[in-house]
Amino acid sequence: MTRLTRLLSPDELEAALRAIGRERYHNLHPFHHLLHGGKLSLGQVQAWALNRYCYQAAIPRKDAALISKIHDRELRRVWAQRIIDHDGREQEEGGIERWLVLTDGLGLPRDYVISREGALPATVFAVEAYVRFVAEQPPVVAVSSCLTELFAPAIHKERIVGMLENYDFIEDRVLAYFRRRLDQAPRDADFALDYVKRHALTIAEQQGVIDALLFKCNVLWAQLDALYAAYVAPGMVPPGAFRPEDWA
Ligand SMILES: O=C(O)c1cc(C(=O)O)c2c(n1)C(=O)C(=O)c1cc(C(=O)O)[nH]c1-2
Repeated sequence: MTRLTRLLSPDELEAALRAIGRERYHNLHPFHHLLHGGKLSLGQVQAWALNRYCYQAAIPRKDAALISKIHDRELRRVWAQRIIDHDGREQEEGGIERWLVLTDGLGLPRDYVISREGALPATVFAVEAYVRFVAEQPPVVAVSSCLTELFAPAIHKERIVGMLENYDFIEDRVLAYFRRRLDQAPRDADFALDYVKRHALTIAEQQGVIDALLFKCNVLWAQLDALYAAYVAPGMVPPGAFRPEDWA
């Protein structure tokens, strides 16, 4: 039910959002099946981690854009924790640092990863579209775009188990990013879901919330399509993008 013809109750809205996740979340993408099933080479896993860094780096910027439009001090305070979770603070590393531990472990130079020079064009377009979407949309729609996180803990668990079992180049230590998200993501997603259920009170607002989740599923899906096309088949690596053989 992605086109609304009547106002939903808060629980019906939640059910509609969860149905979108079941049908469209990127756990269903063939690239993830290959990644978690141990079917990729080191170079292909490097390409994934390097591109995914762009997403990680964009998340605190998107959360800052969201905060800039919130007038409620309490909500800003809660939301600010997300920026700290990713950027860290003095004597406390954040998620971006933990992501760089993963790319270090895969043998990628930090400067190169952080420069985003080797990222696929589609990765950059997708993550910047997410930042811009949040900057432009009203608060309840912007908040709901993070609701893909409702479905993230399951994929993080699958990834930790699958990558540890299937790749001899992956050590437990480098997967700390995902272990930490197992606590953070449910806290963030539950908060956002509760907010959306209490604040999307018209058909137009509920439609906006649903469309935001569809948009966000597409942001995630498009990144994996691009990785698949470049590094699995047909192997169309765009000019200037990461080529595993150059870093072997
Ligand atoms: O590994 C994943 O599949 C995955 C997906 C998502 C998501 O659903 O957007 C996030 C994350 N991880 C994640 O680690 C993370 O910090 C995060 C923040 C957000 C967001 O939209 O605010 N999504 C996600």
